[in-house]
Amino acid sequence: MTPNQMTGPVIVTKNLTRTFTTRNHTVEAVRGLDLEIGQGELVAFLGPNGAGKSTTLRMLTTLIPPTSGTASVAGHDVVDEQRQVRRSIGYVGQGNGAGHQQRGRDELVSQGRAHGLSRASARARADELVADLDLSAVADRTVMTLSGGQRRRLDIAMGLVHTPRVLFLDEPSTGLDPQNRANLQSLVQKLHAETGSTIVLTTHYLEEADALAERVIVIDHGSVIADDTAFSLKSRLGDRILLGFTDAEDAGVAAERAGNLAGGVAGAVVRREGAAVELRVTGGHELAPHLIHDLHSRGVVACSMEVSRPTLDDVFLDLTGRSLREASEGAGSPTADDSTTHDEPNNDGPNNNNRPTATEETAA
Ligand SMILES: Nc1ncnc2c1ncn2[C@@H]1O[C@H](COP(=O)(O)OP(=O)(O)OP(=O)(O)O)[C@@H](O)[C@H]1O
Repeated sequence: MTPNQMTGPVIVTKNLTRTFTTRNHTVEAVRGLDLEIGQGELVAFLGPNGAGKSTTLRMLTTLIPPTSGTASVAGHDVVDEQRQVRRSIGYVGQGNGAGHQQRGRDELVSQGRAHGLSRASARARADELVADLDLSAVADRTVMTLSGGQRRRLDIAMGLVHTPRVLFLDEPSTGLDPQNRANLQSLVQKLHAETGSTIVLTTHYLEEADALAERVIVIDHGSVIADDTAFSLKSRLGDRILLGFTDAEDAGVAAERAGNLAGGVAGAVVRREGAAVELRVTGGHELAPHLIHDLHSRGVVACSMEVSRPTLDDVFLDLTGRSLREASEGAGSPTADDSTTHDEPNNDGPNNNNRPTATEETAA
């Protein structure tokens, strides 16, 4: 932890709200957000398309005003002190900000000049960023010839030219292939570790939020529905044991035995649907072999078994009844009307990644 991280919050929002009124309807994009983000935190806003992540970022970066409520960044109000806020932040939006006909290095120098650096300082800063963001091999090519991943890195370099206290990244890895996404994530972590600056990014990639952020703020329908480390969010759910049987009778026995065996563990939940049984329990890896053995001794044999640690998708599913993966993949253009629930019964048995719906659910 750097000394910077010890100081008070660098971002504070109070009842921050933004509505959009179009011809046909009003969209409550962000609803009463109360947040405090400390200096030096690496935070991900995670949520499906249309959840309100970008709108929040756009308010924090002074691009749009709140409808009501307040927000301050680096101690400055986002409405009354826009200039001071802008000086303190770097913002990398979803679009590509760099001019396509210019060389990457020249773009960085121009950006530095625009932020008031002398020509020599702007050049030195551009060289530093080119090295830091692994752009040495391509910095002297025109931007239009760069790959998606290289452009994204250049965008981030542009956002860092003036050494901001807070860097906002709006879906930094959208559109990148897995390799480039992984590279970008390591780079963001490296930057964070080396500079100690606050980084706030939005993403709908579960793995990205999980791997990258120290703190995950889950947003749905414009509100914060969870805010913790990825580890803590997942730990609350316990492991998942999914068992499949050839008939519902066996599944009934298994549900009962699972309930008995997990009975002493706080928060354990058993669900049965048809011939599938799901047990959510802390320490599921240890319990699973005992359960199989117990069932075997009663002549009940599972035809499939899967034991998994919870993911952030499980967290989202638990909080909303929807899968974040489906909510994000299923959504097209982000409108408020896109927010459908995906809670149809799942009859695909235990090998399906969705949990059985709660046709029979008991606390163990
Ligand atoms: N300028 C606008 N006019 C009308 N509605 C808007 C506008 N900008 C955003 N919205 C609506 O506000 C809601 C939140 O949008 P926002 O872009 O903040 O979501 P998001 O979580 O960032 O989604 P994505 O992951 O797709 O970027 C959506 O319903 C969106 O359609």
